[in-house]
Amino acid sequence: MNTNVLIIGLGLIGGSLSLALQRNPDIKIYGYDQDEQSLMMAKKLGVIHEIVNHPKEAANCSDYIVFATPVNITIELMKDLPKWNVSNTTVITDTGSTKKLIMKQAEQLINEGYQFIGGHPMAGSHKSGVAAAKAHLFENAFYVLTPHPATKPACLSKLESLLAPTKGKLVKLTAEEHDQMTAVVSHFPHLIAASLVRQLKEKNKVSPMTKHLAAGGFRDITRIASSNPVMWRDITLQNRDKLIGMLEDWQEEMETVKNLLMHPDPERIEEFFSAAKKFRDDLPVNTSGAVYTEYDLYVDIPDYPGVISEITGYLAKDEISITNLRIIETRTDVFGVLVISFQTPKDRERGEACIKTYTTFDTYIS
Ligand SMILES: NC(=O)c1ccc[n+]([C@@H]2O[C@H](COP(=O)([O-])OP(=O)(O)OC[C@H]3O[C@@H](n4cnc5c(N)ncnc54)[C@H](O)[C@@H]3O)[C@@H](O)[C@H]2O)c1
Ligand SMILES: O=C(O)C(=O)C[C@]1(C(=O)O)C=C[C@@H](O)C=C1
Repeated sequence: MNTNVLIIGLGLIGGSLSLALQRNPDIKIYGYDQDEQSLMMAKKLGVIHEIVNHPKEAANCSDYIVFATPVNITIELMKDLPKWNVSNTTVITDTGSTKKLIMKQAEQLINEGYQFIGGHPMAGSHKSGVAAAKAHLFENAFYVLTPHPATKPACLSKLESLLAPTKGKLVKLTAEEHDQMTAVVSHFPHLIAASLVRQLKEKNKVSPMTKHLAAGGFRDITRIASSNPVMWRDITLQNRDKLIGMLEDWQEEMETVKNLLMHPDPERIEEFFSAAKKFRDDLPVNTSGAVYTEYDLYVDIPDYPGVISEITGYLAKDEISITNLRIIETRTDVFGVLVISFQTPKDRERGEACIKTYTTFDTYIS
C-alpha cells in the first residue's frame, strides 16, 4: 500500500526532499506550491507524482505533511491547517531554518491533537527553486528534528522511517538549542557575508576596479550572499534575539582585531590566524551539510574558444561527474583559472588524472 506524502512548497528543499523520499518506491508524493510555474515544473521534472491546487485536496489522505515554505509562510499555513481535515495520525513536519517560533505555533496544533515534529535538514545552497533540487542534497548532512515533549516515540519513529531515504544523519534537539547553534553556523554568517558584499559595493564607488580584483577568497566567503533575500529576511526576523547576541560577541571579537592592528605584535597576529586555521582544518569535512564540501580542482587554461567544452567533454568521456564550474577572472592575459568542483575527493582525483591525460594544462588543488 502507498504511503502518501503532501509536500507544501516545491522549491530547492521541498523538491530535494521529494526526490529523496521517492527512493522508497511505496511513497506517493502530492505537491502544492502557490507558484503555478513551480508546480508545473515539479510535475514535469518528476519531482512530484501529483499536483494539488490546495493543500486541502490531499491533506485528508496524507500519512505525512511537510511544510517546505519560507519560515514565516509556514507559520501562516500551520494556522490554516485545522481547516484541512487532517487525521490525528498524520505526522506533520517542516524543513524551516528556524525552530523556536515554528514549535511555538506547533504547540497549538499539538494541543488540538495533531502530531507535529519540527525538522531542519542542515544542507542547502544559495540557489532556490525546484530546478535546483537534487535527491542527494541531504546525504550525510545532519537533519535536525525538534520533537515536542509530548511527542510519542512511535510518532518520532514514523517520521524517522520516512526520512531514512534522505541518508541524512537524524539528530534530536530542542528548538532553543537548534536556534542558538544555527545562529552561529548559518544565520550570522549570512549576515556577515551580506555585509562584506555591501562594504565592497561602497568601496567600489570610490575605486571601481576593486570588484574586479575579487578572487577566490572573496567569492568563497561571500557565496552565500547570493541566497534568496526573502528567505533570509524571514530567518533573520525569526531568530533576531540570537542574532543580536551573536552581534554583540562579534563586536567584541572585532575589538580584539582592532587591538591587534593598533598595537601590532607579529606573534599575536600569527596566533590569531593559527587558532582559526587549526579549528577550521579540524572541521569534519567529509560530511555534507553545514560545512560546504565541494572538492575544487584549479586548471590553468589558455584563452581560446571552446576550451571549456573541450575539458568538460574529456570529463564526460571518462564518466566523471562535476558539480560546478567557474572561471576566476583575475588574470586578463592569455591564461585564466578554471575551477571545477567535484562531489568527492575520488572524483577530483579522477578528474585531475583525466585532464592530465588529454591536455598539457597545469592543475592545482588548493
Ligand atoms: N535554501 C537552503 O539552503 C535551506 C536549507 C535548509 C532549510 N531551508 C528552509 O527550507 C524552506 C524552503 O527553502 P527553499 O530553499 O526550498 O526555498 P525556495 O525559495 O527554493 O522554495 C520555497 C517554495 O515555497 C513556495 N511558497 C511560498 N509561499 C507559499 C505558499 N503560501 N504556499 C505554498 N508554497 C509557497 C515558493 O513558491 C517556493 O517554490 C525554508 O523554510 C528554508 O528556511 C532552506
Ligand atoms: O550552502 C548554503 O548556501 C547554505 O546557505 C545552506 C544553509 C547554511 O547556512 O549552511 C542555509 C540555510 C539552512 O537552513 C541550512 C543550510
